Amino acid sequence: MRIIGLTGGIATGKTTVSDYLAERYGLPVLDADQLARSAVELGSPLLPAIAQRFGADVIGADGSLDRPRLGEIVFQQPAERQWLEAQIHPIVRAHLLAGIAAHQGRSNSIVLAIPLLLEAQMTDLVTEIWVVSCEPAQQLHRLMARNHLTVDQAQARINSQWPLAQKMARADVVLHNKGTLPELFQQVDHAWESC
Ligand SMILES: CC(C)(COP(=O)(O)OP(=O)(O)OC[C@H]1O[C@@H](n2cnc3c(N)ncnc32)[C@H](O)[C@@H]1O)[C@@H](O)C(=O)NCCC(=O)NCCS
Ligand SMILES: Nc1ncnc2c1ncn2[C@@H]1O[C@H](COP(=O)(O)OP(=O)(O)OP(=O)(O)O)[C@@H](O)[C@H]1O
Repeated sequence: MRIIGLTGGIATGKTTVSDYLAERYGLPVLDADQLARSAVELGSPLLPAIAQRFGADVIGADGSLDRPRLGEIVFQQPAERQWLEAQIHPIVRAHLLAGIAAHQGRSNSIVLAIPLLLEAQMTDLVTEIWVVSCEPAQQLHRLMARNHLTVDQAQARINSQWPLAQKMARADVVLHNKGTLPELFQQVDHAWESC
């Protein structure tokens, strides 16, 4: 089975590409961000452990995780981010493995959208690596606009990941998302048809 590991920098366009692959080619997509969110949703056993570690401030009035608040902490404090990753990544990995197994024999190809594919050493799960990149200024502006972050908050998130150049060096396919969406989708078509 062809297992595309779709990664890139934060806000470079991974979801835009995975949505397109799903709609245009009918590919199943497993999204690590969604799995990570499920791991800490209301009622999960991890939530009390997170509250104990970071304080009651990270829990909202309805008892669910205040994600922006926790983000403010962990993207400023690498040791705290590493603690959180150590709790969540094994769960994400187990769900990805189960998802792959569920599609074996039913699909020829599958997309795993994993922002930290390289940082979290999940490349053994995939058969090829696609990296979505864009210009640093575009990445900063897209992230600030989408998440309503200041320059410093957005830059802290970007700095929590490998530099884009380092990711591109490990890629089988690089998708340069610095132009229009049709220009991006043309590159996706080419990558899908030529690999
Ligand atoms: C800190 C949290 C609560 C902030 O939540 P928030 O809703 O603001 O962001 P969201 O989860 O939608 O992530 C948005 C993007 O941030 C980047 N990101 C998320 N976690 C990390 C991290 N640990 N290191 C670097 N970048 C990260 C990714 O590019 C991701 O696509 C959340 O990101 C989290 O729980 N992170 C740890 C789990 C993790 O590593 N997730 C990545 C997928 S495995
Ligand atoms: N070519 C483009 N032109 C204009 N806006 C774009 C383009 N590509 C993506 N965007 C926008 O940039 C933002 C980030 O894109 P997207 O959500 O696909 O990134 P991502 O890599 O999945 O982000 P994250 O790492 O946070 O999950 C979105 O608001 C999206 O609509």
